[in-house]
Amino acid sequence: MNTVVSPTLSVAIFAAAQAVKSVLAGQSLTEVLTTVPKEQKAVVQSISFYSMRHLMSAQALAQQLLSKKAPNTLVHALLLVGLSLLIVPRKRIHEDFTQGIPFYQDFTIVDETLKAAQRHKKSASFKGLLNACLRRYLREQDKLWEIIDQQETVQFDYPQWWIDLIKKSYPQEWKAILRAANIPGPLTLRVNRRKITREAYSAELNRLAIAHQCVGEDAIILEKAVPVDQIPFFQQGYCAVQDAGAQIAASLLPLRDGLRVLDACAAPGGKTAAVLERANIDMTAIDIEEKRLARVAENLKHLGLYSDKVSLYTADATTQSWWNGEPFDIVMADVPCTASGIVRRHPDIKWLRKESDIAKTARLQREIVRNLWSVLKPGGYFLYITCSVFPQEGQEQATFIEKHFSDAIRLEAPGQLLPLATDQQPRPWHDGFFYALFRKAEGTHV
Ligand SMILES: C[S@@+](CC[C@H](N)C(=O)[O-])C[C@H]1O[C@@H](n2cnc3c(N)ncnc32)[C@H](O)[C@@H]1O
Repeated sequence: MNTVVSPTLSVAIFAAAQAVKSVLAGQSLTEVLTTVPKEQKAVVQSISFYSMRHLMSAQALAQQLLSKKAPNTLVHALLLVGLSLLIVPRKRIHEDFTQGIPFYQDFTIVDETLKAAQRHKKSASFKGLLNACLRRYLREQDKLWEIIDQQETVQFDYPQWWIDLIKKSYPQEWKAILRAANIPGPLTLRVNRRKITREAYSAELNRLAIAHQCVGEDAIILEKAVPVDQIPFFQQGYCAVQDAGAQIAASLLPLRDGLRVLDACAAPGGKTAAVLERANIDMTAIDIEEKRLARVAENLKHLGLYSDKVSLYTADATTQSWWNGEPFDIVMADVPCTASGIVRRHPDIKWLRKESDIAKTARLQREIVRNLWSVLKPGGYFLYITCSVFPQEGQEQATFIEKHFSDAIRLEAPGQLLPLATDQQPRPWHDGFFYALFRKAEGTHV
C-alpha cells in the first residue's frame, strides 16, 4: 500500500478554491478533481465537496461580508471555501456522515486561508480583505445567521428553482429529499456473483472486522468509506462500487443465457456489468462518448466479464447506424438526465444545472426512447431508467411511453425511488432513481 502524504491545509484550501471557481464557471467537479495531484486528492475532494454542499450558505454570508463584489473569482472562491470550513459545526447534521471533513480550529482556518491566498498573485494582494471578512464572520456570526437563515436557499443549500420544483412534486417529502442529498452517500459495493456469493464476501468482511450491511440482492454497504485499493478483493474483481439503487436495474430484468441485450447509454458500465454477472447474454453496449465507453471495456475486463459476446460501440442512441438489424430481447435505456438523484455523490450538480436543462434532457430522452423502441423484439422488455428525482424525467416519461406506443405494456417496477432522510435513517441506503419496465406486445412488427 502506498503511503500518501497529506498536503498542508493551505495547499488543500487553495486547490479546493480553484475547484469551486471552476464549478462556478460551469465545469464539473469530477473533471476538475482529475487534475489534482494524487497526494492532495482526498483532502481537496472532501473540502471542495463540503463547499459545494453548502455553497448557498457561504455565498449568502459572503454577500453580507463584502461591501461590494469580490475583486476577482479566485478571491471569491477562497472566501467561500474559508467560510464553508468555518460553518462546519453549524451545518453538521450527523457526526458520522461528514466523512473526512475534519474540524479545524477557527484560527487555523483563517490562517490557512490567508496562506492559501498567498499562493497566487491574483489573491495575495487581497489577504487583508479575506482576513477582515473571515474575522468579522467569527465576531458577528450569530447576527449574520439570523439575517440569512430566513432564506430557504440557505436553510436547504439549493437554488430556489430546485427547492420549488421538489416542493411542488413531493409536497409531503420535499424537506427530507433535499436534506438527504446534502449528506454524503455511503460506499456501496456490488458483489460479483460470478466470483463469490454475497454471503461468502460478507463473511470475509466479518473476518476482517469491516462493519457492513447487506441490502438488496447483491449490495453491501460499508459503514465507513475506504479508498478503493483498501476494499478487500477489489483488485481481484470480486466486487465493484455501485449505489444500491443503481443495482436494482439488473434485478428487474428477466435475464437468461443466450438473450440479446442492448445497454443503450452504457458508460461507465455499472449496469452492463451487473447484467453480465447474472447470465451469459449477448451484450451490445453503446455510448455517445468514446472516452467513457473505453471505461466500460476496462470495467468489464477488471470484473472478468469481457468476452466475444460483448460488442461495444461509440454511437448515438437516437440513431440506428450502429445496429445490425437484429432485434433485441431486452433494451436497457439508462438515459442521460439532470442527475438530480445523485447530488449526494456529485454536489456540484446543484450549481451546474439550470431549470431549462430539464426540458432539454426530457426531449433527448424521448428521442432516444422513440428510436430504441423500434430495435426491441415483440415480446421483448424495455427498462427505462434515470438517476433523477424530477418527475419530468421519470413518471412523465413513463406515461409518455405508455401512451405513445400502442404496443407498450407497463409492468411492475419501483417507479420513483426517493432518497429520504428521516431521524431513524438520516442517510438513505440508495440514491434517487426512476425505473419503469415495459413489455412490447407479441404480434407487433419491428
Ligand atoms: C446515466 S449515464 C449511464 C450510466 C451507466 N448506465 C451505468 O450504469 O454505469 C448516461 C450515459 O448516456 C450517455 N449518452 C448521452 N447521450 C447519449 C446518446 N444520445 N446516445 C448514447 N449515449 C448517450 C452519456 O455519455 C452517459 O454515459
